[in-house]
Amino acid sequence: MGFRVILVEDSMSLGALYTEYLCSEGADVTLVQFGADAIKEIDRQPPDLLILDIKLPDMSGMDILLQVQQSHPEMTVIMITAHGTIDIAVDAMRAGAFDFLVKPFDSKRLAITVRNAMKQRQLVKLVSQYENSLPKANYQGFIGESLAMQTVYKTIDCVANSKASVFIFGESGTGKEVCAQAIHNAGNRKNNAFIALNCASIPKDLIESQIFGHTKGAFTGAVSQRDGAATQADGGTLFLDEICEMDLELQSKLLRFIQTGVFRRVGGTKDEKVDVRFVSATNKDPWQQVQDGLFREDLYYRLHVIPIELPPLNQRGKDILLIANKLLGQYAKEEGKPFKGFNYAAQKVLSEYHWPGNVRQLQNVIRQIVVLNDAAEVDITMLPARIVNDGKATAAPVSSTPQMMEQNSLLSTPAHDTAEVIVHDKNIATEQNIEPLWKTEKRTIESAIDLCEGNIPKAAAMLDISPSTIYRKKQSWDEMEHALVKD
Ligand SMILES: Nc1ncnc2c1ncn2[C@@H]1O[C@H](COP(=O)(O)OP(=O)(O)OP(=O)(O)O)[C@@H](O)[C@H]1O
Repeated sequence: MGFRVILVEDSMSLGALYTEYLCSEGADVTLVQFGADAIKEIDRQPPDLLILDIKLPDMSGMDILLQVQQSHPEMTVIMITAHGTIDIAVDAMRAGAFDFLVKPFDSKRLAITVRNAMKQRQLVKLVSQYENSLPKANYQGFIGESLAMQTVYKTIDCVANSKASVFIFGESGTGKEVCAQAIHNAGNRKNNAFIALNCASIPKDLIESQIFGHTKGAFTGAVSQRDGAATQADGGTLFLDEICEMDLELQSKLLRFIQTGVFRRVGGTKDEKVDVRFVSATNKDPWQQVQDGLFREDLYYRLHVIPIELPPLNQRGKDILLIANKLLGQYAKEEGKPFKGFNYAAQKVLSEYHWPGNVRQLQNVIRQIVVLNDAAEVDITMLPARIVNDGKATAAPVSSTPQMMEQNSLLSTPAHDTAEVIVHDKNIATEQNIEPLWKTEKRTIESAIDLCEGNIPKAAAMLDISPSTIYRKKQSWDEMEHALVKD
């Protein structure tokens, strides 16, 4: 089979001789005499094999090797050296060259070295093809080897280098942000910025300036000009999380920006242009949002070019234990605990639970187990009661000590299961004590924030919800309380 060789040799006569040897091995040879020409030729069309004299008129072969290692790490390189420079050739091999030839050499010596190099290259290709066809247990921040996740990894690989907009959807805690970051990291924009913006957690009147930036004096408090996410993400990726929460008026400005790459700062008078790749995500049904008039249809089509659906954790089979084991190891190390794994009963409970908060909830449960216990193996008594009882609100916690019972009720009752909050509320003695559900929920969330000393992300993690849910709820409580005062 033919293969392409770039031969870099400053002596014309030796170059012609080696070219003849290589051609008889079936190579298609390009001969160059200068290092600068070699670099141009490599960039124009990378060869299968680079044969490089160490001493060149304009630069050292070693410098070319180091450059090539950076720009084309997969390229096979053979160095040519004279007797006096064998030490450099050995250094070159340390730096990644495949082999070296000492001048003078004959056609047989060259043939053996070249054949070995090409064989090794074929083997490397085969191994990487084989690796790519195997299910991956880890991929760009994801843990999981289920078929559903393999499909996600393949889609990310396919779309990473494209500029097409990606729309990620899936329940809360399924890894939408991990997915957006993976798309960025796997593609050719990875050396530029990845900017994530949560459209639900930023107050309505601030979001436009967060995206587009503002000029000095654009509004009260705008003491100087400020870049927004659009400018920061130039050349990179802009991730718009919870996109369905965006105000309709701003959606039309975003649509123009996505179509043209052009935007205007708040308070600005001139247009600016950037090169941004858009990735958006929602845990709602975006098409339903369109039908309910909350999400612009034209924006939906602009963003929804490549959809990626993240499956709920309970549909990922063995991934639950795979992730649980990885997290157990990681948290045990962080907390200085001896945990090595889960016993059979604990594995069964974890595998059969429905995980409404998905991976985020699994993280919280494992963290809780590691912090509150000290053993080599996790057993069923260490699991939160609601997981063991599969979320049945009336069941008593498995943990026997009063301290554990308290921890279980505080840490493992997610606020989105509000019905459960009511059932446990011992203050409801009479009908007069019954209050609107949102007030009970507000109390639970606020006491969690207090217990976490005002740290909202920590409180959210303990409550099995995302911080943005807390911000959103805070905004809606304000509106409800405002409405109550008015009434
Ligand atoms: N497959 C996975 N393997 C390991 N960790 C994961 C995986 N999926 C998600 N995570 C982790 O779970 C947590 C939640 O993930 P992420 O924030 O990406 O979810 P999300 O779907 O964006 O949630 P939300 O809709 O609430 O914003 C993060 O800490 C993330 O690192």
